[in-house]
Amino acid sequence: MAIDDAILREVLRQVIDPELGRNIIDLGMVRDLTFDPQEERVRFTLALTTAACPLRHRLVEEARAALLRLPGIRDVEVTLGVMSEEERRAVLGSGVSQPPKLAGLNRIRQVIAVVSGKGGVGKSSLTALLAVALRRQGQKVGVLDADITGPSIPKLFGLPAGGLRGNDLGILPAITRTGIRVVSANLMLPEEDAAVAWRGPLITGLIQQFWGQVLWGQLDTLLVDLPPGTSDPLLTVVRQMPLRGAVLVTSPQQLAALVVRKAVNLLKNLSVPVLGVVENLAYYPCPQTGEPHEIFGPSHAAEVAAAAGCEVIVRLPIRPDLTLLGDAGRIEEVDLPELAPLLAQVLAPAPQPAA
Ligand SMILES: Nc1ncnc2c1ncn2[C@@H]1O[C@H](COP(=O)(O)OP(=O)(O)OP(=O)(O)O)[C@@H](O)[C@H]1O
Repeated sequence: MAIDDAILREVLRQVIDPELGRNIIDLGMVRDLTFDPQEERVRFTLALTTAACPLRHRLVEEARAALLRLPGIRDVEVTLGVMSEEERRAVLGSGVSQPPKLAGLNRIRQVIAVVSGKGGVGKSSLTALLAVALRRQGQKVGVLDADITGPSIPKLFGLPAGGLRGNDLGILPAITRTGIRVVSANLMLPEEDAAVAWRGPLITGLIQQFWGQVLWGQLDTLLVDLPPGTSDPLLTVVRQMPLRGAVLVTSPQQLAALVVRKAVNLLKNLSVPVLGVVENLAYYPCPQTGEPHEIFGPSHAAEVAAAAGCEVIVRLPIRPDLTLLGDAGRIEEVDLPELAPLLAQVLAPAPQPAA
């Protein structure tokens, strides 16, 4: 059997990217495919969606093994490459993972992730408050609560457990009083405090489901509240969604700054732009004099921002009314003028990717 380009491509179609659910030929990942009959050697470049793709070794090994099974091939040389931003968006951002029936109905203009290194710094509150502020500006807003291990978004909005419905097109998000669309694992549980032990792959699977099977409709902004600590959920978001960038939330505690720096490195490795650093619980304004007291210690936000190559965009004070309204499911009543610079950043048109 003479080995030609068509045969090589057919064989490489057996190699499936498990996250995207499509083969590497159809995904346009195979470039410069050549066969040298003298040396019986195949060479090609595998263009990854992101340089840090954790599946790269697996994809290379599967491609190599598939080709070596063909009689007449003795060697396979794979060079790793990275797709251009435009190609990456075409592959990941076009809703590849969305079933065709949803692809035409869901139009999501931008996705922004809210990330912290450490839990408890107020990431979910910030996500909810940003959603509320965007909604007040007339935006159509969705919140994908990917913090599956501690999903507090529904509680902040007063949405009851078991509040998700579906139809034959997909899962319908819960709608808050002001019209924000919310999807969260907590909305799928029979009771708000039901204990769930989520293993890593299940978390990734659920995020994929929230992206691929939810009937979001038309959204200006989808905010993704990411769980602290692990890289897999962020990686899933980066690979599946048209992510514009991330907002980094930290607090003055040294440990929070230390851990958030790990998140900075991860975002850098995945080429996710950081839109800004938000320091929450930054100070407590004295009710009598307004003088700021740094209750949790001096700020480390500038160091975090320098590492991320961006600005400290917002410093949020400790506001006891925020806890009270959040606990009562009335976060939509909070007005935080301090969020204005972050709001402006999110509302600004996304910069065009470099050609
Ligand atoms: N600026 C603030 N002033 C007062 N209380 C706040 C502030 N920010 C957050 N809180 C309160 O701190 C608690 C933790 O906040 P939140 O759940 O948003 O944190 P988180 O980082 O998302 O935590 P986790 O990662 O554990 O979900 C909540 O009770 C919230 O109301």
